Amino acid sequence: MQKWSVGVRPKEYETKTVEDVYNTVEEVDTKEYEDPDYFYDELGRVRRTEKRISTSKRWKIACVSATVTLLSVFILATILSFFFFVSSSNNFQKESYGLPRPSIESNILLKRSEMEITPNHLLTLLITKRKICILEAASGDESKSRDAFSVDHIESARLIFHSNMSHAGVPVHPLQFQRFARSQGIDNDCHVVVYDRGQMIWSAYTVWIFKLFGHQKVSLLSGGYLGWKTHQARSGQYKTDQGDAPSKPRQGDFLASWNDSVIITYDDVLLNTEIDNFDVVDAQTKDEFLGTAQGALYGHIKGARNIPVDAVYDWAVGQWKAADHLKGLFNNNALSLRKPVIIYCSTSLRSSMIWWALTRSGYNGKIYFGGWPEWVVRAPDGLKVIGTTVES
Ligand SMILES: O=S(=O)([O-])[S-]
Repeated sequence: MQKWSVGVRPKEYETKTVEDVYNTVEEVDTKEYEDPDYFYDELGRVRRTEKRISTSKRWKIACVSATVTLLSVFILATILSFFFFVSSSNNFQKESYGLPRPSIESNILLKRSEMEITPNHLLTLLITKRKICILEAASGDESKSRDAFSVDHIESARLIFHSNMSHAGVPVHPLQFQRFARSQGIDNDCHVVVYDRGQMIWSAYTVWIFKLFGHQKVSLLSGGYLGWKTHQARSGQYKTDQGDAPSKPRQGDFLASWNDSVIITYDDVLLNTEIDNFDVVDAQTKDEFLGTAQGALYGHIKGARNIPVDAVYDWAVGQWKAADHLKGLFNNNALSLRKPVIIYCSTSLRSSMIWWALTRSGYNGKIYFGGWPEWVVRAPDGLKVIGTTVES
């Protein structure tokens, strides 16, 4: 590749024939057109223009640009992670009443342990004036519950009736629940603590309903009212109030949503009999499950495993069975932590206890609120096991 420089005679011309020269000139002209960066200097040597950058220089430039790009990406990632860290730690602080939490891992553990709080823990929250909404879950006998509540209840508690949450096992409309919760002064950021008078089904169901309607922070008081009274016998700090709760509390700001991670409908349960995405647990008694109980047409969903509530809660001592026991129980029933679990009974009361025990053990439980009463009338015959039907 050469360039013909007008007015300067290249040395090679002196030794070449006219024809050669003619050809060379042709070639030079072509090359000049093709590559204008080459030329002959005054001595006839082929030179390359300065403006063309050498290959090694190009490599250098490529390396420098790559380094600059990597450095920018690194700096950007550092800035983004800083903002992410700051916003997460703010959330932690909000959720822990302003007390910092040590790590994300412990946050997850805390979430699970927050499902149940001890009387001692509740007392510390009250003493330190945290935002707590204490609810006593009434039993099915509303007037008896009202009377008992008026005699004595945990300090600042309000009474919640089953009919405020559900009708014949079907949860009320979210807006209806929102209206009720607000009328009880419940805010989005209030820590809801629920207890009952020892039956556990009422309080477990209330916790499930609050989760269903999207409340972020709901705990069950371990030992319930009786546990609080036991502590009160030892220390006057565990206070109780008498009479009805004040009828007109300040309006709360609780915003209800629909958390479908804890509930499932008939259609999905029916579909599951084909696709088997969920394990199914029946929370009825053994007799009901087997269909040998008297008084109604009992039985179970084909393929369900039976875990009655007394397998997860000990009423004699007023406590949930130990974590290891629950783990073994669920393992023995072949429940996998990787598979969500459908739970059903009749009107979801017992289901809510099994749901609570499963959730606390790390399972993702969903209550089929239609339960056996719906299944027995709607499901295809081959999918229900009634009485003496032999399960294949
Ligand atoms: O809802 S229930 O089956 O426990 S009565």
